[in-house]
Formats: sequence, structure tokens, C-alpha cells
Amino acid sequence: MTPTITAFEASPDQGQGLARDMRVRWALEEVGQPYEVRLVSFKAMKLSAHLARHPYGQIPTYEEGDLVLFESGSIIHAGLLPSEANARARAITWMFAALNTVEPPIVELEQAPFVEGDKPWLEERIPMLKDRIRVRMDQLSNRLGDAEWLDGDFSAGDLMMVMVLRRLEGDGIVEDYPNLAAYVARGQARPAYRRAYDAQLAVFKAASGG
Ligand SMILES: N[C@@H](CCC(=O)N[C@@H](CSCc1ccc([N+](=O)[O-])cc1)C(=O)NCC(=O)O)C(=O)O
Repeated sequence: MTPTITAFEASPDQGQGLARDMRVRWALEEVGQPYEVRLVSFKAMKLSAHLARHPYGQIPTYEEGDLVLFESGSIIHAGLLPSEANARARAITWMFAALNTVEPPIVELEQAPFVEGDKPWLEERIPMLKDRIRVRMDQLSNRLGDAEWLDGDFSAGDLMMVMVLRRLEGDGIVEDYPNLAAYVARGQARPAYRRAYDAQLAVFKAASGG
């Protein structure tokens, strides 16, 4: 049965593959799983039909038969997790590390200008947020060293970590860590990534008449 995911009808990321449907597209492409896409408007995301799929009215969601999932981290195809039990557990560890430890300070930095843009403390807070991110970048860079992926072969842990690090594009932080910049570039060079990126970009181009 072909699964269906949801994605923005017109993504605010201008087709740059930063919205979280990109993670699901990439994972499905990695395992060669064809999928359908239901495009939803911001308005439709908050209506009952979508809220039945996603309690917060967000994207992405994943439907396959009577299975309905939300949370990009959970919608990772079993094919992307190693079959060996310990390696599989470590890949899940790295997924949580990306989503629970590395991504939160990055999202906080990204959101701050929108949420606290008019607050007097913002100017002082931005450097502090960047310092918190750099602590994690230091640790991740030291752990990755000159390895190709975080733990042996490419896994869901790497997919998530690459997508989380991409959220720093334009901040100049990842570029200060050559091994992390090369790690992200390796992820982006994967054929499955390119297919996923091009597919979500095509949606944006169609929506914007591009
Ligand atoms: N924890 C959830 C978070 C889902 C989420 O944040 N979805 C966002 C889109 S991806 C987050 C996102 C949005 C835009 C950009 N961008 O660069 O423009 C990047 C990422 C959404 O639906 N937002 C609409 C809403 O909340 O009403 C997951 O990982 O799936």
C-alpha cells in the first residue's frame, strides 16, 4: 500500500527543503518507498480533517492503511534503521540526540527574532543562544571526528542530524566546523536526498508559478 504524507501547499521555506516533510521524503527515498503527497494550506491544517491526523494541526503526517503517524522523527521507515539490534538502538539514540538535544537551541535561535523581536533583551540573548549551539557543535564535531557517518553506515540518526544542522544555514556556525560542514554536504550529495529535495522544490515552484 502506498503511504501518503502531508506537506505545505506553499512552503514558507521557499522550496529550500527545511520544512519537516523533507525528512520524511528523504527517508522514504532512501528505502525506495514510493509515496503520495497531500498538500495542505495553513487554513486546512487547522480544520478537523487534518486535526484528526495531527493533534497540533501541523505537517508532516504519514498515513498507510489505518496507520496514521505524526512527528517527523517517528515517521522513519524501518528500512533506515540497522537490522542488528545494538546498531539499531544506537541509530535511534542519534535520532533523539538530533531532535532532543541539538535541534532545540537551533529552533530557539531561529524563533527568537519572530517571538521576541520587540523585546529589549533580544540583542543580548542572540549571542547566548549561539553559544549554546556552539557547545553542541563542539561536542558533535569531536564525536564525529573524520568519520563518514555517526555510527557506521548511514542511518536515520544521520538523516535527522543532517536535517537539524541544515537549520543553521546562513548562520555561519556549521561552517566553523569543517567536519560537520562536510558531513552535511555528504548527506546532501546522497541521490535519495536529491530526489526528495527536488520533489519538495517542485511543489513550491508549482505553487509560486516558478
Ligand atoms: N515536532 C514536529 C514539528 C512539526 C512542525 O513544526 N511542522 C511545521 C512545519 S515544519 C517546521 C518549519 C516551518 C518552516 C520552515 N521554514 O524554513 O520556512 C522550516 C521548518 C508546521 O506544520 N508548522 C505550521 C504550524 O505549526 O501551524 C515534527 O518534527 O514533525
